[in-house]
Amino acid sequence: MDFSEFLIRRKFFDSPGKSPTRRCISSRPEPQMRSRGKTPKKKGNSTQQDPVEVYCRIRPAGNPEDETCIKVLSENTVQLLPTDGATVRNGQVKEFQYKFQHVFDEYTSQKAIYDYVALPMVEDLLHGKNGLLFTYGITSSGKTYTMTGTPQDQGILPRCLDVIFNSINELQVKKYVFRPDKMNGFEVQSEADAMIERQRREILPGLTTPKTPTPATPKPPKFGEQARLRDMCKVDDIEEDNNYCVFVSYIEIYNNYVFDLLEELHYDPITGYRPPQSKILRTDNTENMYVHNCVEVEIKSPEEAFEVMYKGQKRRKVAHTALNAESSRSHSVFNIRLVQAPLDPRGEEVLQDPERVCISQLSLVDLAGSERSKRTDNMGDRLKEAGNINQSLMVLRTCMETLRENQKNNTNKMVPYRDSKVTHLFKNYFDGDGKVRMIVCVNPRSQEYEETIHVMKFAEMTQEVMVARATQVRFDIGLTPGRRKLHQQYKDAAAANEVAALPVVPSLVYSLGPSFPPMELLHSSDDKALRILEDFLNDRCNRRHTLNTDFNKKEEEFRARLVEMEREYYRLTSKNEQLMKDVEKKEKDMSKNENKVRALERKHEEFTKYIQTLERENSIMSLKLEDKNWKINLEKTERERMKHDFKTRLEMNNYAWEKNMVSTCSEQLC
Ligand SMILES: Nc1ncnc2c1ncn2[C@@H]1O[C@H](COP(=O)(O)OP(=O)(O)OP(=O)(O)O)[C@@H](O)[C@H]1O
Repeated sequence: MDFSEFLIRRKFFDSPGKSPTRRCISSRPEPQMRSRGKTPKKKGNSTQQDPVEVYCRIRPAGNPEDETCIKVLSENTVQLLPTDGATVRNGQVKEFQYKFQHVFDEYTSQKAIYDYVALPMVEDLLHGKNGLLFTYGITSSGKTYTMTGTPQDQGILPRCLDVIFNSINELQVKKYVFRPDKMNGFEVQSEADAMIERQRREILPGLTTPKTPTPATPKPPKFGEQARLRDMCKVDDIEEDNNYCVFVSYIEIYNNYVFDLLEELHYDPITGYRPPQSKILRTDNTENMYVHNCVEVEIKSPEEAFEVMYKGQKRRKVAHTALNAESSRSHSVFNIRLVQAPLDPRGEEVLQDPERVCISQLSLVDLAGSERSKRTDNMGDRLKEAGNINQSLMVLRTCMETLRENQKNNTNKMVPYRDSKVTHLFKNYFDGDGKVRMIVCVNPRSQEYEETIHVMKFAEMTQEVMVARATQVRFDIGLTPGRRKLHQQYKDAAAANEVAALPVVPSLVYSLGPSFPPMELLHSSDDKALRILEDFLNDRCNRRHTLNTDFNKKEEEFRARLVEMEREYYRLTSKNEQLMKDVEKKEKDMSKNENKVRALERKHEEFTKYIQTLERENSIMSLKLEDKNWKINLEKTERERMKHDFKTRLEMNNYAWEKNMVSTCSEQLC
């Protein structure tokens, strides 16, 4: 490519809002007669299928002088070819071509990748559909760069957060209206209850949960605090009569254990921070997999989200390796869950109907890179990590291959999702519905040629796996459309006193009437003045009596209500106590069961290891047996050969002896 072509490409991809074919604003979806509560994603819901979409991104070579092994042939084809010194087999140069949904060359900007690959998934999320986007490739191929980027050149994750908040900004519900129910679902509570919870958690001192004490080391600048270039894009066809709320969670899968990156770590003044406990995967009541007891943070702005993301990133396991100064040693999963529910008929508050709550999820996964130990020279922990990374990526491959085989041949082979935590967690995306997209990151260095071939083969094969298309969610539930706007107009008009016909509630004015009339008593027979005074005082007495009666009536009513409320309060308190006891008991049971599950998992692991050892021993014994059989056969053949040899010799001896005898006899006869 010459310099002018390079400039044209840069201009095209770097200009904000421009991408190869996508616009920032999404188109309105076809409405359907369906509403949805939680995330029931079963294949039966949807009949149409789409393939897993795979995109290829080539990172710039670390050193412009380096030889490269990849060439972009068209916007969806790349060629992989070895350079001098690379493997040539049977005298033939191994070069391959691979086709993808789109190929992004080394000049493509982060914005272009986001617009092309991730923006449609954000649109889906806002329309109530699920999505899984993951980056895949060898170590140091640019997966983390593509997913996270830098504050000045943000990757997919921060851009997704920016666009989500740009889109739902004024339609967000107040904090704690939606609450995670700890079983992968959400509860909805009234704004009054949410306000009480806000006060309890944020305002009343001492009631907030104790935070992990921060270490004395100075904090590095947060992702959100640096000069961040915000993505200004917005999805503008979202349902305005819904209220929205965003929850995020951040986990990592390290050595096939799931850890919560947002969990508060307990601090012991003597021993320091307690190491985090691994989490278990569970199935919710709609058969969806989730990480049990994982912290889900409700966020109201991208800045809050970045703080959470940054907190998680600090805890991610990264290490210096021969191929990457900051190599991810774990698979990380950033989950964005959008909870939305329609407004009530007055357009004022969220409808208190859990059946109308719609939860959609976008999982952004940065997989750890595959690496060959002989190239990285890893030792100790790094080697063990690399082994686990390669093992889990292998399971991912096997799952994709089995899925493709099942779909192609209409067979029902078991897909080994459970063999690795990554595949187990994302089982629903492949068995259920939603969009699945993968970005294959490629390092163009010629030394990576051999490993890149495996990555490309897997990526090309993955495109043949089909995933059920998510059905459109219908949010129109028969209430007046545009009620949010109508309510706002009403409120504005009431504030400006422009609504003449606003209903006025008549109320008794508590006043004893006008003040004393002006009069002068000149002498004791001034009857006129005395009559006026008498009338005035009678009027006051009457008024006082009416007000007293009204006050007493109201007081009685108030007392009755107060008594009723107190009774209700005591009833609720005792019910609450009972519920708390139940919850405590259930929590105890749950933790007991969790311990049991952990113990069983440990046992399972031990058994697996034992079986592996037995299998190894078995294979060694088989080899020994084969060896012995071979030796026995050899001895048998040797024995046969000797037998045959002896027989021949005997025959020859007999023959010689006979001949000898005949000649001796004939000599004697003569
Ligand atoms: N498109 C790109 N433009 C500029 N720099 C890039 C690009 N892609 C990757 N890099 C740089 O390459 C280096 C390695 O990238 P990164 O850490 O993202 O690799 P990775 O695939 O996540 O590796 P690992 O699997 O070991 O974690 C980083 O310094 C990153 O800044």
